[in-house]
Amino acid sequence: MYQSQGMSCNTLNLENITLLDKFSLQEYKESLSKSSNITSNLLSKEVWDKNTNNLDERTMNYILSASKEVLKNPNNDISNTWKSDLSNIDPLRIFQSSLPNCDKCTYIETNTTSTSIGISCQCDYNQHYNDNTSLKPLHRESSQDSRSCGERLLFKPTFTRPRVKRPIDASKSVPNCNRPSEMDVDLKPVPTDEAADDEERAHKSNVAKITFKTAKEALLSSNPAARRTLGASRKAQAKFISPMLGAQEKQELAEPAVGDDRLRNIDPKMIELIENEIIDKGTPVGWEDIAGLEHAKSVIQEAVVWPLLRPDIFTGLRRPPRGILLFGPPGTGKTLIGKCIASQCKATFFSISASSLTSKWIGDGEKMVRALFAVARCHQPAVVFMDEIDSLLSARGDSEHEASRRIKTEFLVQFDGTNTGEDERLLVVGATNRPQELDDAARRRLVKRLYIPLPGLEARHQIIYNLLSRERHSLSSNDMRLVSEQCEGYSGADVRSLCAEAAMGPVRALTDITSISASQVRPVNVQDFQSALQRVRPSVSQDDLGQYVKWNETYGHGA
Ligand SMILES: Nc1ncnc2c1ncn2[C@@H]1O[C@H](COP(=O)(O)OP(=O)(O)OP(=O)(O)O)[C@@H](O)[C@H]1O
Repeated sequence: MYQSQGMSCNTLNLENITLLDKFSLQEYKESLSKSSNITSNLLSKEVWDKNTNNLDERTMNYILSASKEVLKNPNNDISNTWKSDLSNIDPLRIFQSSLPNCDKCTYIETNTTSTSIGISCQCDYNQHYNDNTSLKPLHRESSQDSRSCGERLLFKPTFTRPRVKRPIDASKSVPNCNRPSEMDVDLKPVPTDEAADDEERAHKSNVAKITFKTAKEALLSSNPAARRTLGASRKAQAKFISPMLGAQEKQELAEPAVGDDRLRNIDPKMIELIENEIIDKGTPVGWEDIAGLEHAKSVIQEAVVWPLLRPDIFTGLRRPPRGILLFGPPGTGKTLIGKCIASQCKATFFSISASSLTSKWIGDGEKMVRALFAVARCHQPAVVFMDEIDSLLSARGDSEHEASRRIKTEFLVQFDGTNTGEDERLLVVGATNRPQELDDAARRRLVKRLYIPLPGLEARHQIIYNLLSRERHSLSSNDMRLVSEQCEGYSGADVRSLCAEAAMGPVRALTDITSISASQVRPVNVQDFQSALQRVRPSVSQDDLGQYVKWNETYGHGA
């Protein structure tokens, strides 16, 4: 391949520095992404992004086989082993071993960056690293090293595959370098056109092997619509395509466009997590599902629902608030109201607990907030329900952790919508059991602050009635009223627990549950409720209630 031209050393065996066949790995990556296997996709992307400059051929092969393994068996532990192995790769070592071993060349030190190395040599290294090599000098420095007599060059390996190899010009070769035998110049003949063609063909065939498509992939690439019927899973930023004919057009409006600009700098893993876990796809909630709370319902209807439905009418002074606050004891229906707003406005409902931003996504909370709002903006109209918002927007103190402060700042930036236009249809619904802990900035932004109290007698009656309507029971209207009176001070969630406990009564009376049919289980009766009342106690104390009432009088939205 190279002619020594009588030189004792100085030319480089290119095979040794063609460390990474970037093209092949790219091809493989693309074939993975067509395969809708998210695990291997993300892993290969991660490896690719982190190591694209640092891999040798052996490692690359390892990655390819590991990727295939992960692709075949996504739940295999190999993904972890693979990742930790990669983190042990020393790019410098790989780089050093790829350099020519000339006895007048001295590697003097690692320098500047982890992928740069200082080389001191009497040879003209420009000749070592001619155009055909993949090593490009970053910059030159005057040598500080007494052993060196030449320039010190810093090299950054950029591993691209030389497609057609050229001989080194003899006139530029460097004299007086003795090259150890194992690194001897490759003395294969200079490639003819035919040999170059052969090599090109071999390369293409390798690429073809790497980009081999399964029957399913081939079908999908020739007929993308077939994806609908094949039940392929989605990639992080991909649109959901309904298998129902004609449903696709309807969805175009609701789903974010693939590759939406607003998601450009957002981590795909976070987008996927938000799409899968934070978007609430539960059953829609209607106003009639929420017992009592008439005041809160009418304020929300007017201030939030109508404007989200008719943004053209609610402009200027009528412009809706960006955020509302629902405060009150636990289990009183705050989440239910958030869901109901989203259902009424046909909006996407994002539900997240603020405390999880500081605990579950340690170190990533800030990014998560940015991702959440970016995805929500792609799904407009959208309702972002932030439970326990006090843990995110509590009054600042000296002891406040830097990470929490950053999350809070990011939230306020996103909330104010500095990056977006005025016409966005995004509502933040904050919920808290500790409104007194919110700081001024948060209070000011959540302009409508609605007290969600414990259910009154009528509301408790309605909750019991609604829940029992789905069960076999023998309670009369009077029985239900009696039970409603007896559970004064219970939250909606407590009333639900009471009903669930009562519903266990008929089952507990059974002697042999295995042999009885479902229709033989007796209906729930009022005695079951009396027993349940002994077991299920209210979860909210009178003292707590006093605090809410006081805060409501000061900051709440009056009746
Ligand atoms: N007003 C209500 N009408 C009907 N059901 C209610 C009502 N309040 C509470 N519930 C019942 O209690 C359950 C819990 O309510 P929800 O999660 O909305 O309370 P929350 O106020 O958000 O509680 P937390 O503050 O603990 O998050 C609901 O799923 C529902 O079954």
